[in-house]
Amino acid sequence: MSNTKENIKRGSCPVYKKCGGCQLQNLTYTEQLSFKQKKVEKLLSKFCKADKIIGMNTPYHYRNKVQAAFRTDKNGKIISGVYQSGTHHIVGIDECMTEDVTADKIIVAVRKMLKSFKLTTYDEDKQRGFLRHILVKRGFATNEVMLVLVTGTPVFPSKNNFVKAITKQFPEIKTVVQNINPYRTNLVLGDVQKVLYGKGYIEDILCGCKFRISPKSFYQINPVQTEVLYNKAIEFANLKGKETVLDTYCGIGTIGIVAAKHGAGEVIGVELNKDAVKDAVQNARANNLKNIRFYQGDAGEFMEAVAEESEKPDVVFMDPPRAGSDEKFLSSLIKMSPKTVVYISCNPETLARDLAYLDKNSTYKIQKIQPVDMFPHTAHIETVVLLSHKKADSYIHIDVEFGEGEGKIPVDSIAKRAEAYKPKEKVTYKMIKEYIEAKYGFKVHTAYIAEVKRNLGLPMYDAPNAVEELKQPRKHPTPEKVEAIKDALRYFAVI
Ligand SMILES: C[S@@+](CC[C@H](N)C(=O)[O-])C[C@H]1O[C@@H](n2cnc3c(N)ncnc32)[C@H](O)[C@@H]1O
Repeated sequence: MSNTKENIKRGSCPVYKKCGGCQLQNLTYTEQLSFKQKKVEKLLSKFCKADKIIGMNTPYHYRNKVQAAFRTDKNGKIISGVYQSGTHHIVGIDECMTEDVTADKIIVAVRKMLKSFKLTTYDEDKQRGFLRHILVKRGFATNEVMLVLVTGTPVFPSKNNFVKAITKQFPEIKTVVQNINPYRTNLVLGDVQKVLYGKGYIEDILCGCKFRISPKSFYQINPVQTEVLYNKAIEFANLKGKETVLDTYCGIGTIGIVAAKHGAGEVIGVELNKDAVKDAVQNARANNLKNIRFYQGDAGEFMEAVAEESEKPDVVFMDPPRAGSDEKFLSSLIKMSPKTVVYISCNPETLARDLAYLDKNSTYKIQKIQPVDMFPHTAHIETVVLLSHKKADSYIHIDVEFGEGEGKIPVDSIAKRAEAYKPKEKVTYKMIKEYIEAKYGFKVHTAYIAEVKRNLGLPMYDAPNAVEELKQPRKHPTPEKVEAIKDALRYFAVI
């Protein structure tokens, strides 16, 4: 254990108790890690022994996304900081040991600028005023900063001068966005936003891949530990090349893109948030990946539809939000039965619930559990779990003599019976593609197969917001490809 980890003085933050964000600050970092290890063991050791939690060498200022709420006190002083947990009372904070230092400085600078620009803070009770929150995101690898000003009203007096002043002071700010949130809500961001400066997004690099980050899309908040986490997830997936991989709850496509770089044959991502899906599409392009597609929608519904299609991916990554997954997702996962499932979780309680479901209802066995400390000083715990199918516990040995005569089984009748009992093969997109490539020497895209199946009126899942519809006009298969696909469907007795 390094000295740095030991050097944290218990409760050394002056607002530790009021803020409530760092629930474990009364413990040294070593004690925090041991607390988290024990919690994971308590919840998950019934499935498999957990490996030792991977902590940070320097567990400070790791947060690349920082939010601050604003208000004016009764003396007219402007305060910025965080909501005291469970209340709407703001605890004033200028710097925080978990937050990025530049982000904290930008928030203080904006607060100081407000009066000279005659800008007010938003009053939630009266629903009047201007600035509600600030959101700052920084790409640690690129040093690109995004500043989002969340305002109660769309009118932003002297906005050009304001933007000029803040970007002069912090040249690393590459984009400034105004997000308008006039609602009585606990959500920080509203629906409408305007780009005031730059492109409206920043870029960062993780595991050697480039990622675009928008104001609303999810991006892991501790990039140092995210690399550790993703490397573990990829190690668990044990990709040998050519596998079909599903990246579910994919955010901006990070895990799928890293998997594609590690040789996955085809990657399909699904995510609910529209902005994140748009980012994911751009991210695949920016990393020159052609074998990756994204769908926007509910992961459970997507899985159900894919399972109905008898598709069988080799690996499924699942990284749901804190609430965990749902029965629709898990039962479809069992139905499609991929060889490997890698479950990444930010909540060991819902993880335990979902693993119990899989343990009870499937042949999956939890093979590895690896906690990673993504959120030092807080009680949050990230865990990555490897599941694969159980091996048979025991075998029955039977001696059978084949041939003619008493007590022997005629070979012909066995072959006939075996044929009758042979389960009908599930026809997957992969099989159709392989058949066409072997016979015709060209490849066909999954979307083309889907289109031909749809035109033939075959039951199938057609994602309503497929990525193709988001950015580019959908291309159609040539007549030659249509015929090849129909031939394959006939060959596999689908039509
Ligand atoms: C913990 S994040 C993981 C994102 C990504 N895998 C990563 O590492 O950055 C969970 C993601 O699930 C998305 N999400 C939440 N509910 C969903 C649902 N029902 N179906 C699909 N995605 C969902 C969120 O928008 C978020 O991007």
